[in-house]
Amino acid sequence: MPESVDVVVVGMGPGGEALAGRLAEAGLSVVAVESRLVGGECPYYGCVPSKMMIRAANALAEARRVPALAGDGSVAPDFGPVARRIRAEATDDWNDQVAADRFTGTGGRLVRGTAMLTGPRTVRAGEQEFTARRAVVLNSGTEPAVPPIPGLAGTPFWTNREAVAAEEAPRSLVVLGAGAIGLELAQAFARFGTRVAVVEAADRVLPPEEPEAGDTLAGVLTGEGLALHTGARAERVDHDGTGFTVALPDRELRAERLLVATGRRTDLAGLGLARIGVDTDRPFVEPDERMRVADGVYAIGDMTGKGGFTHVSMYQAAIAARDILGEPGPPAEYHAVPRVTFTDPEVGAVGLTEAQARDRGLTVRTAAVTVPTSARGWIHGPGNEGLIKLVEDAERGVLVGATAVGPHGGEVLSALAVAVHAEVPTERLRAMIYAYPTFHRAIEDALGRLH
Ligand SMILES: Cc1cc2nc3c(=O)[nH]c(=O)nc-3n(C[C@H](O)[C@H](O)[C@H](O)COP(=O)(O)OP(=O)(O)OC[C@H]3O[C@@H](n4cnc5c(N)ncnc54)[C@H](O)[C@@H]3O)c2cc1C
Ligand SMILES: NC(=O)c1ccc[n+]([C@@H]2O[C@H](COP(=O)([O-])OP(=O)(O)OC[C@H]3O[C@@H](n4cnc5c(N)ncnc54)[C@H](O)[C@@H]3O)[C@@H](O)[C@H]2O)c1
Repeated sequence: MPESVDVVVVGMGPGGEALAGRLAEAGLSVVAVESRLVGGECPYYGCVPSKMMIRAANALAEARRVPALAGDGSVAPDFGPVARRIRAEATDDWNDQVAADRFTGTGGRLVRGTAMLTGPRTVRAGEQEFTARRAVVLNSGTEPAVPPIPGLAGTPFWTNREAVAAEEAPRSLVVLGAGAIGLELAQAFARFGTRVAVVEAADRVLPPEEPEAGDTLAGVLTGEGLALHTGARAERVDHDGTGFTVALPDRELRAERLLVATGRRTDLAGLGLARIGVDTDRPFVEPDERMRVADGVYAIGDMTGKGGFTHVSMYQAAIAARDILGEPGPPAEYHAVPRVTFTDPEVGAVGLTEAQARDRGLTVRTAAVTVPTSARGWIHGPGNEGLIKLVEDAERGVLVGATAVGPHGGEVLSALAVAVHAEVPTERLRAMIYAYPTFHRAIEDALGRLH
């Protein structure tokens, strides 16, 4: 006989953890099932450890700019402090006891194991079965997707999980995939002295973002010594006990390590979603604007395909929690999803790219300016590569998308995210005062070119 509780949460990614704690604090009986670590990918294998690596790698890059700006600076990279910080500060050596205690401290109950739906509101985890009176919330996230390249399976390749656990920077590294994971980690390791080659199937790096962003980044990465092979797919992978050989159509790459960063996959069938009528051949579930996928079943986070970011998971968690508690609040909207790839320069973007806006049939007007030609970019000197690109719906006179590449590109993005989110007329944006000499002041230059 299943045990009856108010809410069952399957997967404790960032959104699931926040929602489960909130509902338990509100007095509901909450069971959360987690198969790995409470907190999910972000704190243990994703955002946090990767950004610690990047912080350290950027410090090295900035030190290397000293000779051009401020005299002598010699740099001797050591990955040890990064590895120690990731263990001691970020992941507690991949131990989630603090997070688990934080959740149980709210009154929630944590069940370790793999859960699946056995009925409309029934979830089984090992020997235990629960029926949810109010809601089942799915937050099972994604796993690294490993392409079926001949020879790859069975080799000791890295995914992001092994890469962030590295104790030293490898001598050489081939990265498959030039998305956010591949590029962030490729540049970070390269700055620690690793010889890095990146293989990307699409014809440019960071393919979902504006071509100008990928081109700018490619220029910087190539300048730092990374070898970029775009429009290329690995045909075969071999490991001989000491290193990898990756065969491309026109050459072979050799490296001590291989990082597979070719995207993520969900496992909707494994979750038993067919039992509630969800098409499990699709890559993602499709919740409504309150995050409901069926009566009493909610889905949040990466598995919804609305943006594989912690902030989207948290945003959706807040909406689902409100709905379960019967509280009023705005529905989910996705016209202004911000995202930042934390390379140097950072690539911040919000809303639609120019191509996406045109595909939607909008009357598009765009403008772009480069950061080095802005006042602050020119003052900044070395490390100033970047651009601002605006995408306007010319009929409505509002921005529907924008990109900020450059030093602190993710912070510059904030002004553009407000503009796209609140649909501030571009005329009104042009009438604003932009502090001199900031990086965000280049937005004013771009607005000037829009009209
Ligand atoms: C290297 C890397 C860097 C990243 N950097 C950033 C960044 O800078 N900024 C950003 O916003 N995002 C970043 N992300 C993305 C971010 O990690 C995810 O968007 C975020 O973790 C939210 O995912 P989620 O809540 O959907 O699920 P996840 O974090 O994947 O959590 C899902 C949880 O569900 C558990 N689970 C799965 N199936 C079951 C089951 N059947 N039963 C029980 N438990 C189950 C899993 O063990 C996992 O703990 C990064 C990701 C990676 C890999
Ligand atoms: N800063 C951030 O917010 C951040 C950082 C890292 C990851 N993430 C999230 O994590 C998720 C996964 O990131 P990702 O970079 O793995 O996925 P991705 O889908 O963004 O990029 C994967 C890349 O691999 C390429 N590719 C696929 N198969 C290939 C093959 N066989 N050979 C060569 N290239 C191939 C694709 O064309 C694509 O460019 C994304 O949702 C992303 O949003 C976010």
